[in-house]
Amino acid sequence: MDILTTDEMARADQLTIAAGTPGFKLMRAAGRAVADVAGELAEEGAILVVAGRGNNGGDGFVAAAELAAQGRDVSVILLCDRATLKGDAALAAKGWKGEVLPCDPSLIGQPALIIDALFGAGLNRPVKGDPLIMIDAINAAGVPVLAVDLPSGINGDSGGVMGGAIRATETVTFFRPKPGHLLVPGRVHCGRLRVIDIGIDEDVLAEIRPQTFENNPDLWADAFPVPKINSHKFSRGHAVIVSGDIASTGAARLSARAALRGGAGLVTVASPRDALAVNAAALTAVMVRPVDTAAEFAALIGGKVSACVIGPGAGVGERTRMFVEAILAARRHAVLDADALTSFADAPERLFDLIKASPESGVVLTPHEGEFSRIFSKVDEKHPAVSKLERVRLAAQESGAIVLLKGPDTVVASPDGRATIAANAPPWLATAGSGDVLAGVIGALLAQGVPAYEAACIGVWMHGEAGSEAGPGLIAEDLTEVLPAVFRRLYDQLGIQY
Ligand SMILES: NC(=O)C1=CN([C@@H]2O[C@H](COP(=O)(O)OP(=O)(O)OC[C@H]3O[C@@H](n4cnc5c(N)ncnc54)[C@H](OP(=O)(O)O)[C@@H]3O)[C@@H](O)[C@H]2O)[C@@H](O)CC1
Ligand SMILES: [K+]
Repeated sequence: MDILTTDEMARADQLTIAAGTPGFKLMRAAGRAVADVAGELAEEGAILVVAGRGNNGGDGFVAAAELAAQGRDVSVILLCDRATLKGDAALAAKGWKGEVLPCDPSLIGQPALIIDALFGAGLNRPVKGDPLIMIDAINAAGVPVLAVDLPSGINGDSGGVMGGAIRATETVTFFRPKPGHLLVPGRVHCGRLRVIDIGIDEDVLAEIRPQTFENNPDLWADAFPVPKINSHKFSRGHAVIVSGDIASTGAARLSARAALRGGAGLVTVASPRDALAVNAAALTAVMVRPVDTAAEFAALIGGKVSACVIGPGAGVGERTRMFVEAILAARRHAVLDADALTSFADAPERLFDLIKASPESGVVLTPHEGEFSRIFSKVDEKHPAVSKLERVRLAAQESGAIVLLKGPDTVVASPDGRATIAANAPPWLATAGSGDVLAGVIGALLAQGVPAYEAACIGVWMHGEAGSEAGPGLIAEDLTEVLPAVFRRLYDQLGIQY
């Protein structure tokens, strides 16, 4: 599904209004939808609406009037003087015939539900003073909270907490999700998210041309590689995974197994001779080749090799740097992870120049936060206050690669501006070796000819699904073993016969 920034959402509103739908009609639809959800969340008992001075508060007034018309016990607290309300919010407040209570936290009490309509998309600075006291008091009340559009205090574009923010049980947003609903901590503050149609025509998207998407199969189903009846192991691609020295071989083996499970026809571990016995003893379907020098490595990948994965356990230093350079010189599809990135921390431009020299190669960088800060320190220096989404977009432009920044809200971005946010990763996916498996799955997809942006997105999604499939207590080894179940569910979802 498309994700709209708050500016893009405002544009969707404007285009809809310009096409003849009054803004107040949208507000009425929004407020009524909020009232419906409130009725579901609290089938009986008192409902308190806490409204701010803008249109978010206007939605709250519409919901209050609607719930009162249904015979519910409703009260309204307003952050400002009623007489100062303007525009649609003033119109909405006129529809509320009851009393308006002042902004006093002691009036919150213990209702069955609080509707948070303090701030939505119009939040433009950190919350302090009375609104912050109110937010803290709502959080402390210990009753379910339904947030209108955004939990108040959450930045709709970054998901960041601006001074303080409501922790909602559920959030109702309109037309399309915003980045702040999926990026943490915003996602955590939202609780369950519902996206509701308020009468905005989907045609506006053709004009807005959103560039951000939730990472799910709708987005990349067409690029998903399905083996044909006449496929053979060579046509499914050959992935090479670089092993570290004898003390750190496990990470590469995890990646290699993931690459095989991920659908690569052949997988070879390029192993230093001192680690050959260890790697060979621990691998069966995955092949092992002795490789010590850059020349040996170049000779190996100069053959029928479609993708390389380097980084997991590879070691930081000259050997890894030279192998990365060999991969890029040979124009192989590549996943550069972990140590492969840190090895260029002192000279990231060198890496980016090599990547940009072969834009058709399809290179995916898969840093975690620490690795990202090391290699993209310039992006962080130049743009200190941007969201995770924008940081990754800038990093993709800077490097010329597909950049994937891991986390509970993994972002994948392309230099052409497209980006996805994933929301399917369970918390127990954050475990040792988990990233090695992700690198291997993406390597398998690249080996099968999937374009790099789609390969990264599919890999992230499958990795998240594997985490849910394995469940709490998972270790990285479990992820590769549940991949067949993830494939089966995806095949079912996409209507692929097997
Ligand atoms: N557009 C449409 O057609 C539709 C919009 N809809 C709804 O409108 C919502 C957006 O409404 P909005 O733009 O009026 O802003 P909103 O979030 O209510 O904020 C209000 C004002 O608060 C202020 N303020 C900001 N930060 C502050 C702070 N930290 N501390 C104190 N004050 C602060 C700031 O005013 P300022 O003080 O800067 O003059 C700001 O303007 C959207 O989320 C959705 O719910 C739906 O009805 C569907 C149709
Ligand atoms: K709100």
